Amino acid sequence: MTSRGEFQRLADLGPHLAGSSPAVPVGVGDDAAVVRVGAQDVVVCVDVIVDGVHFRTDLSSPADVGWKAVAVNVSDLAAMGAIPQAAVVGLQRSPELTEDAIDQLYAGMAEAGREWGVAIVGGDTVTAPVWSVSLTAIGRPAAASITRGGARPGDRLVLVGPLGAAAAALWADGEGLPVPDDLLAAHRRPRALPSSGVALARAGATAMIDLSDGLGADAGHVARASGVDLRIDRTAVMAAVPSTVVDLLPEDLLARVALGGGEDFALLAAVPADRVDACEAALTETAEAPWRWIGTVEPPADPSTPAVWLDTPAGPPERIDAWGYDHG
Ligand SMILES: Nc1ncnc2c1ncn2[C@@H]1O[C@H](COP(=O)(O)OP(=O)(O)OP(=O)(O)O)[C@@H](O)[C@H]1O
Ligand SMILES: Cc1ncc(C[n+]2csc(CCOP(=O)(O)O)c2C)c(N)n1
Ligand SMILES: [Mg+2]
Repeated sequence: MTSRGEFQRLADLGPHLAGSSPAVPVGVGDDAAVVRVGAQDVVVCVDVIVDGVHFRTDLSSPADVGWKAVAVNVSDLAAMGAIPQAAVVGLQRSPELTEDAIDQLYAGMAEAGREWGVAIVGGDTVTAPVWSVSLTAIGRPAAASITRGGARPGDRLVLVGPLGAAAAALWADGEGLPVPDDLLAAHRRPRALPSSGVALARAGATAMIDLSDGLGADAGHVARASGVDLRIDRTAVMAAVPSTVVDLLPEDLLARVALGGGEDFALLAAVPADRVDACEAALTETAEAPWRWIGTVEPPADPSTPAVWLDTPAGPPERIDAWGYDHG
């Protein structure tokens, strides 16, 4: 069976889905949708995590899976500049999932919920051949909701959070190497950055995305939604890769894994020149994760194909908007 790929499929499904309108300030196509409920905007997103696709039971405990289900959704809310609030859980229960494992799964969700202010307010349980958890989260905008489409030429690009740790853990495991603890922790219990997302929204960032597929591919979503090219400085961005990852990976794989492996749950935002000082001050005060300026927004070299370029100290820039995970 041939597959269109997840991004083409979504484009094809467009006619069946809601775009933006007064009742839906942000429709399909962003990290979360924004829906007007009475006089209030509500931000909503869902993520499904599946045994064998997003986690393996030999690497993650049920509590880790519960934590991750919350973290990946909080990360999408963060990317909109929204404050997380509550979630409902879809539990697809397979025969391997014992009662004790279900207790642990919910303990992990509750732990992450306490960390980021997400109340688990309900859900649904069904039987399934493979176990998975789907979490639908809602939040409220802290300021104007930040979409992927607001980047403009002249903006600077800020990256909040480290890159490559979760992907390096899976790479090491696949190679049969011992997986360093900090990398395993990044895979098992990713850290979402909601305070940073809110800080950037309040300080005037104009576009934002969380990095779930990989910096290259996710920056590509911003480039296409905004109709711009993004230019990323290799030296600046590689400073966001922890030394454990740099020490572990062969040099020829390092950039590809760190910038295209995915599941970083870092934030990438575009900031207009006159908001740079405010964003720096807000991120410094929030102190949730290290941050750095990694590039700039430019007019598209080819307006029909907005692109992401990695500038290297020697040699021509490399196009990296295909560097990322695709479910096919
Ligand atoms: N099966 C689907 N039906 C309708 N809309 C979908 C479906 N899958 C994805 N979307 C929408 O497509 C957009 C991109 O989805 P995607 O899952 O790639 O989001 P993301 O934030 O880039 O990644 P992640 O899943 O890691 O959060 C979102 O607006 C999402 O709501
Ligand atoms: C067992 C196992 N194999 C591979 C991976 C890597 N992985 C799975 S989904 C994904 C992208 C984000 O997913 P989504 O787009 O669904 O949010 C990545 C990088 C993993 N975590 N566990
Ligand atoms: Mg996202």
